[in-house]
Amino acid sequence: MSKPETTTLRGELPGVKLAGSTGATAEVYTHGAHLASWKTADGVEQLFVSSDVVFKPPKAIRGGVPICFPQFSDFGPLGQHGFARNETWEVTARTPTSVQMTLRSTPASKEKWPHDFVCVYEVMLGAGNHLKTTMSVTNAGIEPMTFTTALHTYFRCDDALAAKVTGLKGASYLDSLDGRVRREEIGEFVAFAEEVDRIYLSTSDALAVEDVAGSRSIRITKRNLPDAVVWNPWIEKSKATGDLGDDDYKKFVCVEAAAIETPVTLPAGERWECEQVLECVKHASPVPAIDDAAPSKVEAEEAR
Ligand SMILES: O=P(O)(O)OC[C@H]1O[C@@H](O)[C@H](O)[C@@H](O)[C@@H]1O
Repeated sequence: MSKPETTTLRGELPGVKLAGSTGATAEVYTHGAHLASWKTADGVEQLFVSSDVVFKPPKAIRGGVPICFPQFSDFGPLGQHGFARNETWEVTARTPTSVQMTLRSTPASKEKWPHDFVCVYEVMLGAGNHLKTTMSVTNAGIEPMTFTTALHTYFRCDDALAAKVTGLKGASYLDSLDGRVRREEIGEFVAFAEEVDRIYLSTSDALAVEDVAGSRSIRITKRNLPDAVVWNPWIEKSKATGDLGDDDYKKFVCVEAAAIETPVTLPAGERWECEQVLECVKHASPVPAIDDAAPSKVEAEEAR
């Protein structure tokens, strides 16, 4: 069977462009199986890619959906977020509206992480303004394996200072800006008026990014990814991050469906799967106000 074709995306790196009958499109690079663009039928880009993005493998692309595997952040001995986002994946199947990419362990990967694995990632343009991604991990070895993982999604916002992440009320979180101390989310939503870097634990599987300024919501439905990381680098970290524009903190919010608190332990020969479905909902008028009495942070206006 001939290998599915790839094209050069953005004149930079090989990948696959998906196109739905409604006009929706998506682009997935073979580098990192990195989903870096999802445009809904109205042509609106839903994902953020840095204005200073560097397409220079093995460096991970800044934005879109980096795959954190087999380790989230520093929850293990590997480099930050593991190595899946730094490797070239093989296009193993595709249709006009979907692509499957596969990453297999190699002698080089086993130097870093001594396991035989097969990781299969699929991106599917759905009907309407839906996009579904699934990821499976098969333990191809004879010993159990343990990993943490996250779909590190950068959601584009017209104005992150007015954005809200909903669905986390009552969830505990580890505050990565304060020694990962455990706190409880008391707000109806998470707002952004400073750097935010939190690992929410065992959350609802229905979250949303309310891009109030853009009169749109992106609904996130996750499966088998119990946790969710919420991150915005804010001003200083945007300036300090070479492949982020100084003002890029205003243009995205990361909500990362993840399995972190309870690492996945996979017996030999077993297969694990997770899923994330995104749906963009456009509002005729600004997003309905949520009870403003309960923001977990000072009003964004004070940060202007
Ligand atoms: O720069 P990287 O390796 O892509 O990581 C970006 C961010 O990823 C987030 O998931 C982490 O919680 C942050 O602490 C980190 O800064």
